[in-house]
Amino acid sequence: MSGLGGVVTDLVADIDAVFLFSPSTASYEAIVDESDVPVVVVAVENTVGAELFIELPIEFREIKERIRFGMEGGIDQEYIDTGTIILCAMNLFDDGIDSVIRVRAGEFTHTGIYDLFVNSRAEPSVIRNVLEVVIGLGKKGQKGKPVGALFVVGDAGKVMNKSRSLSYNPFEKSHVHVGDPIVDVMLKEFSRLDGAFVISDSGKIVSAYRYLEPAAEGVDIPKGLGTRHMAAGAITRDTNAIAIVLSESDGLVRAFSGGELIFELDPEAY
Ligand SMILES: Nc1ncnc2c1ncn2[C@@H]1O[C@H](COP(=O)(O)OP(=O)(O)OP(=O)(O)O)[C@@H](O)[C@H]1O
Ligand SMILES: [Mn+2]
Repeated sequence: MSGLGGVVTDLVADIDAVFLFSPSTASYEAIVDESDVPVVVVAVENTVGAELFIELPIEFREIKERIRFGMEGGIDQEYIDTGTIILCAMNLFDDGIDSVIRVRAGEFTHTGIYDLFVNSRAEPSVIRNVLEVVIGLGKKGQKGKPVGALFVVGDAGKVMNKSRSLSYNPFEKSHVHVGDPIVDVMLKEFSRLDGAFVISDSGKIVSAYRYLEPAAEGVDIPKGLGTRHMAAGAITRDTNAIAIVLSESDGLVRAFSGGELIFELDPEAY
């Protein structure tokens, strides 16, 4: 005996809901049939046909971010409230559920990670597509060299008013959207040059090479980040856009909304 029996019993005692992260059909069905509390599935796709479902925009590798997204989504969709005690179950290694985490929804700091995707001006799929491009850029860099990039997504009219052009806009008369494979290549190419990309609510690429000039008052971004991140944070406070930044110096991807850093992730983990 490991002596952990009591710990495991305490983990599962008096829970109000179960959150299953990307479960297989077999494990979902086994649990939903037995459970006397609501079972919520959190996954990129609802392949198991769950009644209570929270859509993950990407499989956050950081477990805390994945859980946080689930909690904030659960509260937003009114599956749970801040007092709910949740057993999160997931599969980190081979097949089947191998990890359980007990958490009270209200103990998790609300960061707005769910809001950033679901309640932004831009469509969630547009934000997900931009995030995927930026992660791809972060992984490969530009011809092996690290590259920085700044994407401002949504509320494009206002963003254009708060910025100026640094160079000829290659997207001037085009009607291209993020997510299109050709566009991914173009964006990677143009990201070698300075300034920001501006993307509309529906994913249209409005401009490259924009120098952002938002009011920076009241913007509180972590110390040590430079002007690109400051401009990203500030534009999201001054407009209803969100911003996704790839840092050339530390290689991390960061997302800003409402003037605040909402999450950061390491593209190498994806
Ligand atoms: N206001 C702005 N609008 C658009 N792009 C900007 C703005 N300010 C800086 N940048 C871009 O950010 C680049 C890097 O600047 P800086 O090193 O100060 O930022 P940083 O936050 O430290 O980013 P990194 O982590 O990538 O170095 C600049 O070369 C420029 O292309
Ligand atoms: Mn820098």
